[in-house]
Amino acid sequence: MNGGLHVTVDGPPDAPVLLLGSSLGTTGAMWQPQVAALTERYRVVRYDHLGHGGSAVPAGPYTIDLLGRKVLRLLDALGVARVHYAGLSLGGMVGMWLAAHAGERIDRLALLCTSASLGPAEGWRARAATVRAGRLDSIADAIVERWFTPAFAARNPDTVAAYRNMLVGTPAAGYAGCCEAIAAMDLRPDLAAVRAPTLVIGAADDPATPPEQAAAIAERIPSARLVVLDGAAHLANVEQPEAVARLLAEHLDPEGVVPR
Ligand SMILES: O=C(O)CCC(=O)CC(=O)O
Repeated sequence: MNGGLHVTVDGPPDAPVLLLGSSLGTTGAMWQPQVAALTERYRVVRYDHLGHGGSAVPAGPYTIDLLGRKVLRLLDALGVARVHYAGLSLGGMVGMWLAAHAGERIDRLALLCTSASLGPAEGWRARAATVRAGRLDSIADAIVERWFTPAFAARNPDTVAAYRNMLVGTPAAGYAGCCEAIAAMDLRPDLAAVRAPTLVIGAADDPATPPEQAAAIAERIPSARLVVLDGAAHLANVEQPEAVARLLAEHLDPEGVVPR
């Protein structure tokens, strides 16, 4: 494995690499709605966070620093010096860390439905304890309710069920370890060091990382642009797949052809 992280790779071997980081309780499969559009121009590498999907599951707690260093080891193992990076929620937290602490490895950055500081810490530690006690299933419905708007969930029960299955399939130690990483996280002081041109996407109906959090990130990153999408909750890339694909394509290659 690549430094302990499982990856799925799609797209032309000689194209620029776009690394995609997923949210807490999902895998790289979370990004499936964007893969067809993005592989028109990029070698798309989706990784599973430590403790998620096919990646290694050490006992926690983890830190954002640890998750970020794992990604740097992954890039070394893949022999890739520099990538574009897009991450949603936990994936965005790792993206902020990478851009601040290893800016030479990150070309352009996109941060979706994420936060630089997501308290209260006690809430995350309580969630970790619930999951370590084997009760992720008991809180799964409440978590998934934050991922999709009620209207989308009513129209797309199979999609909601598939993402819920992804959540409850997450190893307990991995999910809890990442909750503890979020509990201890404060990336706000790091953001002024981000040099990568950055697109920050919030979603108007996201109760998990509300759009105010996206605005707070965009204010602190010197070259950031903020977009807030209507009609989406936390997993905005699932609910607004074309809009997210278009925004990413425009941001990653402002001079290029925008996929349909
Ligand atoms: O989605 C993430 O990566 C972190 C935020 C979160 O877990 C949202 C939720 O509470 O469902």
